[in-house]
Amino acid sequence: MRTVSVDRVTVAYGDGEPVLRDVSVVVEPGRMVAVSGRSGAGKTTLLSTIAGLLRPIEGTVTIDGEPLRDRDDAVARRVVLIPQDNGLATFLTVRENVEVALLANGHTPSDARRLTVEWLERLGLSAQRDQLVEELSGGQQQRTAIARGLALHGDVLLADEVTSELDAASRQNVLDLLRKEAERGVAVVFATHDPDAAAVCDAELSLVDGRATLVRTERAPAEDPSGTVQAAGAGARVARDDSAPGDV
Ligand SMILES: Nc1ncnc2c1ncn2[C@@H]1O[C@H](COP(=O)(O)OP(=O)(O)OP(=O)(O)O)[C@@H](O)[C@H]1O
Repeated sequence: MRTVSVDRVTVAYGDGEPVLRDVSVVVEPGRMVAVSGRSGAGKTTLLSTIAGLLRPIEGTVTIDGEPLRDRDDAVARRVVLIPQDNGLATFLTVRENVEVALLANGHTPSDARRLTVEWLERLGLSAQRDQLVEELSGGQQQRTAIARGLALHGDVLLADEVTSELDAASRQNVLDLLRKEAERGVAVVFATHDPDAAAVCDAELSLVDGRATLVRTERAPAEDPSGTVQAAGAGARVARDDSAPGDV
């Protein structure tokens, strides 16, 4: 399993002002770290940078100490992104969307079929599996994207606002599944503006105007009244030697 290190990263779109400024964070295997912040704060930009989709103008993203080159490199190193806009092919069925991703990832057709059935079941989508994605509700589409991302069984999981369209039961199910990924040793980075969802993560990186602060580094078991998500200690740590405790 792999450690993600974001080291003093500054990111801009084109010639514009930086959207992320001097952001650092380390996410270790087995940890689940929330990235919070208001709309436009830079959450998607940070996840896209860790996914290799955006190249920092300063600083580096490393996976197990090796600088990340681009998206192909990230995929090869098993960095899975569940994008905010779900990224599904709307003209394919639910089942096809998951199966195609698994086939592209090197699974045999029979494995791809089996894993697809399993993950759609876990996301409560068995009844919808032969429906076109364009016929689904927003929440069903979101769950399809989550099933596809989790089925890929990455070493790093970047989940961008994956609970925003879900009802309470589905949301809890997804949070439990993200926690299970962390328990498997995955480094999970979860962008959310839902404080309750952020609260079940091990740590929370808050983005304000492109600057990051580690606002919480450990989740107390008492904060989880449902008991369905286990506390797992500190999930992220500061990455700069010269920063004040809690700053990144
Ligand atoms: N492709 C792009 N080109 C130019 N600017 C962009 C692009 N994508 C995002 N931005 C800008 O970068 C800033 C951060 O956007 P980002 O999508 O990372 O925020 P966010 O925290 O994920 O927001 P939300 O919660 O609404 O998804 C915003 O000001 C946005 O307008």
